[in-house]
Amino acid sequence: MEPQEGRKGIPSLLSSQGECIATNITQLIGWTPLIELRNIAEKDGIGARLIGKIEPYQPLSSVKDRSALRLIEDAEEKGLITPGITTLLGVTSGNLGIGVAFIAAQKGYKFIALMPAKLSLDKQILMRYLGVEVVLVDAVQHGFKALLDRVEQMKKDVEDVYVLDQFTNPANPDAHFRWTGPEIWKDTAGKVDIFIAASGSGGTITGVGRYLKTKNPSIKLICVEPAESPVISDGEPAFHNILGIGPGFVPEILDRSQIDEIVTVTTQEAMDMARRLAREEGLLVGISSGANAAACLKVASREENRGKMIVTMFSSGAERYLNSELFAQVKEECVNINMTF
Ligand SMILES: Cc1ncc(COP(=O)(O)O)c(C=O)c1O
Repeated sequence: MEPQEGRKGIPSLLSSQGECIATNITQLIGWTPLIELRNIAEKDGIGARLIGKIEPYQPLSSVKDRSALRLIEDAEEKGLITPGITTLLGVTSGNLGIGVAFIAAQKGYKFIALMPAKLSLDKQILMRYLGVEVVLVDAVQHGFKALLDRVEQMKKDVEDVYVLDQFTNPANPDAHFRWTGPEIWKDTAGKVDIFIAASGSGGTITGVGRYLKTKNPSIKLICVEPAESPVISDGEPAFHNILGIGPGFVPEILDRSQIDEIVTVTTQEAMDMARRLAREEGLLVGISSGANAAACLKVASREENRGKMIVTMFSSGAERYLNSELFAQVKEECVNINMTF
């Protein structure tokens, strides 16, 4: 089925006559709902409209399901990979890996994920559960280059291997140009004034930004990056804990030319805001979603943005971070809870 522009995923199933049954999980990748943050806006006296796109509604709960699908489909369309023969290989902080993992499982590809060690236990657990071979590389000590060196080594060692490179492959932003951007345009009825998104691979901000600017060139595009590692703002890379964004280098596919402004957010601000989203809006979203919402509040508080519609991404669900610092305090409380009789 050829997806309608901006209506891949559940709506395209609903539009068919009779049965509404997906025949494979990849058909459910696509459309996610928008939500307005009315409680936070009211509490903080914000005059702009704050809207989040809830990517936890994807089959495996993150924005990267879209990129994973497009990276795999693009290679299939070019005749570069074959189920049952090709081994897919990818560098991932986790969410892309989980996206590739379920699509690979459904389509019949073997998948090896190269991950920076000590970053995310939750994602490692999920990938192994999905049948992925997870290879951990000490990227903290040896830098991102260690991961790339390992890819080169594995290309020699593994037969029929195909590298899914989210940082260089235009299929990654294309997922957002085809699907995420049109969804935002349609679901805001073209009223979006400012789009704000954190950059990991740069796929989301590049693809959505490119699409929205074709529709309305005056839409402002704001990129979010970790304050501790502001490399897109020409600063130095350093450790931060906003998982999924700020890899410490500027990705090849990130189109800086269309970005109007960069806003930095600290790990602390991102986590505090993720917790606010949970407790004040009932939204269980991850750390980068907190970073995006924190950036929205900074931008929304400017007088010139009164009455504007600001759209951002809630890129993943909070349950993916149960073993991270985001939940550390609550986890401690749960472990030490006293029984009452
Ligand atoms: C949780 C999370 N947020 C944001 C992003 C950034 O998305 P992109 O890679 O499209 O820049 C990622 C990417 O992996 C992510 O995992």
